[in-house]
Amino acid sequence: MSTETKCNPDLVRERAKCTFDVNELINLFYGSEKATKERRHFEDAVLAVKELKDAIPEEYLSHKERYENGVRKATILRDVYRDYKAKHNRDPPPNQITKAVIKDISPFLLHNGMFVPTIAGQGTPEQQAEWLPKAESMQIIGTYAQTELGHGSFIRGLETIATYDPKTEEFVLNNPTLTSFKWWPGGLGSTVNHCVVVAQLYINGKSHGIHPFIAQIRDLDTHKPLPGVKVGEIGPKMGFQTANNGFLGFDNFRIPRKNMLMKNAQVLKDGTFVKGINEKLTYGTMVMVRVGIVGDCSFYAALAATIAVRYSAVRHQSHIKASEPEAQILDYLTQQHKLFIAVASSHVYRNAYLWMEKMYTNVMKELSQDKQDNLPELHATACCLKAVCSRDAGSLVEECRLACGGHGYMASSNLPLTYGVTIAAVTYEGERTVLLLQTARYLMKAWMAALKGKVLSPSVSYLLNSLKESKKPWQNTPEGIVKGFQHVSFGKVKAAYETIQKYMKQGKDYEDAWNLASVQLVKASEAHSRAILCEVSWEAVCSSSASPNLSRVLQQLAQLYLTYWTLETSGDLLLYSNITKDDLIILRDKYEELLVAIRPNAVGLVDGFDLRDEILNSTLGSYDGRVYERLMEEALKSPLNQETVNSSFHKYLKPMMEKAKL
Ligand SMILES: CCCCCCCCCCCCC/C=C/C(=O)SCCNC(=O)CCNC(=O)[C@H](O)C(C)(C)COP(=O)(O)OP(=O)(O)OC[C@H]1O[C@@H](n2cnc3c(N)ncnc32)[C@H](O)[C@@H]1OP(=O)(O)O
Ligand SMILES: Cc1cc2nc3c(=O)[nH]c(=O)nc-3n(C[C@H](O)[C@H](O)[C@H](O)COP(=O)(O)OP(=O)(O)OC[C@H]3O[C@@H](n4cnc5c(N)ncnc54)[C@H](O)[C@@H]3O)c2cc1C
Repeated sequence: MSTETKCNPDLVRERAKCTFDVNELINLFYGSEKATKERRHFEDAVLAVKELKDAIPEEYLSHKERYENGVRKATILRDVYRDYKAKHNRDPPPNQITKAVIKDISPFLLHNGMFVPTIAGQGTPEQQAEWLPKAESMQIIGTYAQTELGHGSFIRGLETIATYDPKTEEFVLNNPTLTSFKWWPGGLGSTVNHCVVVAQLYINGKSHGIHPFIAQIRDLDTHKPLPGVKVGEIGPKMGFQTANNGFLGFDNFRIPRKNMLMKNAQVLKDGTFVKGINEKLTYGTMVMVRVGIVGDCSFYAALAATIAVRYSAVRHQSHIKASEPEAQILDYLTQQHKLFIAVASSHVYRNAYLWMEKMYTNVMKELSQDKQDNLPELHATACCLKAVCSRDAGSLVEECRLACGGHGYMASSNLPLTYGVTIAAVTYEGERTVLLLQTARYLMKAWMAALKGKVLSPSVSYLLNSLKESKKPWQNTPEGIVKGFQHVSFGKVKAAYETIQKYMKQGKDYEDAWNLASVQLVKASEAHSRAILCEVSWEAVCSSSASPNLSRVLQQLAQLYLTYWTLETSGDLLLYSNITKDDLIILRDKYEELLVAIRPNAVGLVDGFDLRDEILNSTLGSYDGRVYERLMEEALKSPLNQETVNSSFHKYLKPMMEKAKL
């Protein structure tokens, strides 16, 4: 980073204070020195493409122009990926450079993120051989069309119908009602020509549940919708403006039998339905993406924290001591309280993602050997971690934005867009409450098994330990806090279970009792997630290969996360663990000490996320800290500043002022 000399002097001083090797942190965060080198090399290659640079900020483009610019850049980016693969004989390393190019969301996100994985995960080897090469090389472009106007969460309630016609060996797709129209799929609006359509299968008038089908919806040459297809874009949203979300309806639209993805269940030529070993395997792509979202949360927390911490080091406002110059706002403990939890959480989500990824890979391997025992644990864990990390990450991004004062409200800070994109993950790929209730089902089963003294899966085995350890005194150590969160989860799971029992004893059936207990059930799932996040992240830090200097700082961050959440949820801990008021006072003091201890390394820590200026895309967060210069430079790009007098003066303002004189 040779720009050091041009840097804002505050940032230069901050970097000089850092007590650890930032490059070591970068290599640890991204896996290895080799991984860092490869990622940077690929990012360089992308950024070297001049055509990928925007002439003016996207905010000044119309909705249509923004989309068209997004498609333009997505196709060029795709070429860079292809060339890299051809040259190196492997995919580019994991990277976030798409953010530097497509500032919002790529219209190809669903193609790469769900269309291709669904063919790979749900297709037979023959189906994979037919579609994967075309999809991976972009001869066809697809999306994942599941959600409808009327149903998103309850997918068994989807209304799109696929009726098998054995005479022609085809499925006939129909959307009989307005509510049955697909609504939301990314890229559907104007980009894709294929999609995976999730529809209710009917054979001889009998329903066989929902299944994925591949449908070509647009002509490959003209891009016109095929006869029987009604397709369009759903309009502007809070974010995702370039994702090109769309709607879709079929009217007696025929697809060949082979277009039902048949790895799990099959329809034979004569219309015989062959059930899969587990109908929930059809939901596999969603599980994969939920795991990926935990990793995305780490990225968005890191991005917002980098912007807000660097800005807070450069920004001076008011005095801590009247006799001293105006303070860097990063020196206010309240500011550290707002920001350091975002830095710490990014590491926590990263470790949780790596842990979940391992669990996912193991279960996929087991499923390939027809072993399903660990699928419920994977589903339950992916659901609650996705739900909790996305909501927390959204709140952290917003807190970082607010921590930048007025400038955080500027689009050029990139914090408003980042919030719009991050918070969407609370809803997509399974709405938060709905997913937490899925985990709660699993927790209730685990609790019943615990009561019977059965062996529990690893992620819930603490329920058994907590049952035995409920009398042990509280320990104010990281390990003690992890145990404390497990006790809270234990207490909430038990309370939710007993509430269901109470309602059932009053004569309610299980479903009504479940609904009446559901606020508690959601809270139990949240507590379970927090216990996992605390345990996994603390273990990761303790077993890391970092040098003593770096290890000390990473432990401080992990302890900050543990202590922050102890204080945030002190009521729960007082209710369900053996923590005392005195312990909480000690932890409150410890929390303040941690903020002070982390303060000198704050800039080093966000440098350690290694997010380039192009990825940050922020006037407030660049490496050199030229905040005020950039704010002005960006403001001057406004089309309103390209003319001295705007025509509205002559059209409206002047006549108004003249009328006022009369
Ligand atoms: C690693 C790299 C990844 C890359 C990641 C980046 C990619 C980026 C892509 C980003 C894409 C963003 C755009 C967004 C796309 C979308 O949003 S696509 C649409 C997503 N939609 C949803 O998520 C819908 C949510 N709803 C559901 O998932 C289900 O309907 C439900 C809530 C789970 C309920 O299903 P239902 O059929 O009603 O089941 P139940 O009766 O409640 O339960 C039955 C039992 O089945 C178990 N189960 C449910 N789901 C699964 C599953 N996926 N796997 C395994 N098991 C499952 C459930 O636990 C029940 O079990 P029992 O308790 O034992 O009965
Ligand atoms: C940016 C974005 C991109 C998307 N991309 C895609 C895509 O590419 N493809 C696709 O198919 N879909 C996509 N979706 C749709 C998304 O998956 C759904 O919006 C999501 O699954 C939530 O479903 P819903 O909208 O039906 O919400 P609803 O289920 O209607 O939720 C509304 C409220 O009802 C509550 N609720 C619903 N059911 C229950 C229950 N059983 N118990 C308690 N409370 C309940 C919820 O908690 C929530 O508070 C996208 C959505 C967004 C926002």
